[in-house]
Amino acid sequence: MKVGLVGWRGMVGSVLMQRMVEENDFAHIEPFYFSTSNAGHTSPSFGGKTAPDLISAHDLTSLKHMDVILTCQGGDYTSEVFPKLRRDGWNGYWIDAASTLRMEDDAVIVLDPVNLHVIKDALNNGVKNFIGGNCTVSLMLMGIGALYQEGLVEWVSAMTYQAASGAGAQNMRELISGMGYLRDGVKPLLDNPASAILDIDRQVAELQRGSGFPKANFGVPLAGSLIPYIDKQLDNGQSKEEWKGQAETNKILGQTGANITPIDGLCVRIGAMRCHSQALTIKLKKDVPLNDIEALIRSSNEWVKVIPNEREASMQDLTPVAVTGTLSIPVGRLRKLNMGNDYLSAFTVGDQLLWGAAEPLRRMLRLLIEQQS
Ligand SMILES: NC(=O)C1=CN([C@@H]2O[C@H](COP(=O)(O)OP(=O)(O)OC[C@H]3O[C@@H](n4cnc5c(N)ncnc54)[C@H](OP(=O)(O)O)[C@@H]3O)[C@@H](O)[C@H]2O)C=CC1
Ligand SMILES: N[C@@H](CC(=O)OP(=O)(O)O)C(=O)O
Repeated sequence: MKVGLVGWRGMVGSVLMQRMVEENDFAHIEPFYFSTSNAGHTSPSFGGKTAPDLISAHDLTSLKHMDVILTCQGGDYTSEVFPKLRRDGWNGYWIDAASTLRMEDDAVIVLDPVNLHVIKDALNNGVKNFIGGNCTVSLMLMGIGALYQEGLVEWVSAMTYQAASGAGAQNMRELISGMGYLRDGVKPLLDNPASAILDIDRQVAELQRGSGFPKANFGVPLAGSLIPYIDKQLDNGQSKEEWKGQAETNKILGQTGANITPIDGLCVRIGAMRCHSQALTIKLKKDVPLNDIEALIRSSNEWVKVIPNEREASMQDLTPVAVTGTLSIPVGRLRKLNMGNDYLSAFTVGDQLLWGAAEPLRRMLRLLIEQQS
């Protein structure tokens, strides 16, 4: 199977390459590496597999030789190249991290631990476009997807705490630079145990509000603050990130029309590196015992972990620091709320570059490999 890899050296692409090496995926494919900037240079040899020199990612003739094109290059690339390939009659599989094609009728949003049946139906029906979901949506479904699938959910409110990585590599650097800028700016006071904390606090605020604070990418300081808006502004008052919650979740689950589950909330950027967290309020259709809910979640996939609703366990196991760089999806703070026994709270954390971006794409490629063999 000839697989064209586009965007392989970007942040999402690098995580994807690492996972493909770990899972020995390269043993099953013939890789071709494409580049928007370095065509003609030597290709990498992930998984010990050599490949021809880098091909221009705009070389349609070469792209059309691929059985599968897997791209993490971004939405602009997809918008430019994908329609041309299809117009020219290319009939291969397109696997994509970008949001561009997600809501198209001829595309499936892939998250196979949750919607393998939707993917398999689509493959049987000749669908060729398989798109990774929004990171927040995928991570929420990896955690509590079983509750939707059992028909227990009336609605969900998701309040998110999203990491800098969702905004890109430069934003991650900017977050750390901001942290260092603040620390350096108050170092003499910090080093002096006799200094007044309110003097430190005043200086920090001055630094954050001053013109020297590194904020070229986020536009406002993130270190020591937060940003209560992610993605574009929509006319209905939602941010685009908030809009994706309901739209993509229902599409992933294959729910349409009267079966759509209302999902809404506020999406907030915080100073975590690459793990998104979410506080969920779940309105159940009936009073389901907490033990049953925990058992359902626990058995829904091999990566989800139910964290006891206890202080120490929550502090140790339910944080970005605990989860970063792993495929683990802890779900905790599970309890019934004061509003009634059909109101459930949950808190979940996930690595937005793994299950939030690269891993569903890798697994889609693997499904295609299995289908061919
Ligand atoms: N960041 C995220 O959390 C998520 C991103 N996505 C999607 O994935 C797309 C790519 O995101 P992301 O990986 O963060 O983007 P990056 O900016 O890290 O990479 C995108 C491309 O930039 C080029 N590039 C230029 N300079 C460098 C450099 N110094 N190091 C690496 N690459 C460089 C590479 O293309 P080339 O080799 O051709 O020069 C690379 O493929 C997004 O646009 C989005 O559509 C989806 C889900 C989550
Ligand atoms: N919008 C997400 C990251 C992302 O790339 O989302 P999407 O794939 O839906 O564009 C965030 O900022 O955290």
